[in-house]
Amino acid sequence: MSQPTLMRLTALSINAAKRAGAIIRDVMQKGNLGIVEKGKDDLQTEADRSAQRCIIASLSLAFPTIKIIGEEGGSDLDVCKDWLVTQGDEDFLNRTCPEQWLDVNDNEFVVWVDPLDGTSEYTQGFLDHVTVLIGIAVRNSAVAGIIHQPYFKNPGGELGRTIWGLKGLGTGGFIPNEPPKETFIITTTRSHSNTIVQAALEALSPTEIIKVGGAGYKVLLLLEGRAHAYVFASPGCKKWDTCAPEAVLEAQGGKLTDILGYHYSYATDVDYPNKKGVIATVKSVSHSDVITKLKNLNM
Ligand SMILES: Nc1ncnc2c1ncn2[C@@H]1O[C@H](COP(=O)(O)O)[C@@H](O)[C@H]1OP(=O)(O)O
Ligand SMILES: [Mg+2]
Ligand SMILES: [Mg+2]
Ligand SMILES: [Mg+2]
Repeated sequence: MSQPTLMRLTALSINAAKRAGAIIRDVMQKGNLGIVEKGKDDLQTEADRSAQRCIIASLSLAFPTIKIIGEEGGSDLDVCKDWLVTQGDEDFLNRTCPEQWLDVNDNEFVVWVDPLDGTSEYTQGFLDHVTVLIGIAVRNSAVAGIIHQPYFKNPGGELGRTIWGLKGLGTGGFIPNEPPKETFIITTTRSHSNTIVQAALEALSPTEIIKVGGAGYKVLLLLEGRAHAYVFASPGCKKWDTCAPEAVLEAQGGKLTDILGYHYSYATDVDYPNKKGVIATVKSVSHSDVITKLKNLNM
């Protein structure tokens, strides 16, 4: 019997994210980034545009009635055959769908696509920070996510790895780890800081601060036990930045909310900006303790 929609959608998204990662490497290798300034501290490159076309064309062809929202707006879906991904990841398709996702209707899904997270870092050569994010929401909640890291160096020298998470099933594509107990390491923005972002960090008295780009990469640091919390007390991130990271982190027992401790809604009709910032913690850290320490912050 064929797998339920969520399993097929996640499996195809895994392969679409990998293909998008290859496009991102190709654009960089050719050297013409085609940078457009969308707004203040907000760039778009040919890699963002092409990766989005690949992902949205592939997912729309296989799931024509599912709502897909991409960071780079409406895309031309008439892509070359080479960019059209039609097969889902076999390993994922061999897994068992958690019972709660067996009967989701197509109109209850929203797919949030960030074709290239960490654009600013991509243009500056911090290539480790770059990820492709595909988040799958059911009704208003982030349920499945893919974080593909196109420049991750595998032991054999091959580039790229693909991390997935599905609530009720778990995670795959990496080795999960817990951060050390005796320290409190925070990861935060390297390119969008301001006085309130700084004040939030000070309120939490971290033993170390790791400044890196991208929401996907910061959550990766949490998943691999290299940081305890991701703290960004500022607007700027949008739903496509957090949907996939939230699903993967929470599938591993962590939590991602706004600075008041509320989950964002990923429903089809929401505003895109995450107006109340982003706070994410690993399983071993009390999320509510972190939220309490930030309650006097005037964001
Ligand atoms: N002020 C902003 N304007 C546009 N995008 C932002 C802004 N702040 C954050 N983002 C998005 O959130 C991601 C995480 O933020 P940061 O790296 O500052 O922690 C960024 O890589 C960027 O995603 P993207 O690169 O996909 O446009
Ligand atoms: Mg962007
Ligand atoms: Mg982004
Ligand atoms: Mg982006």
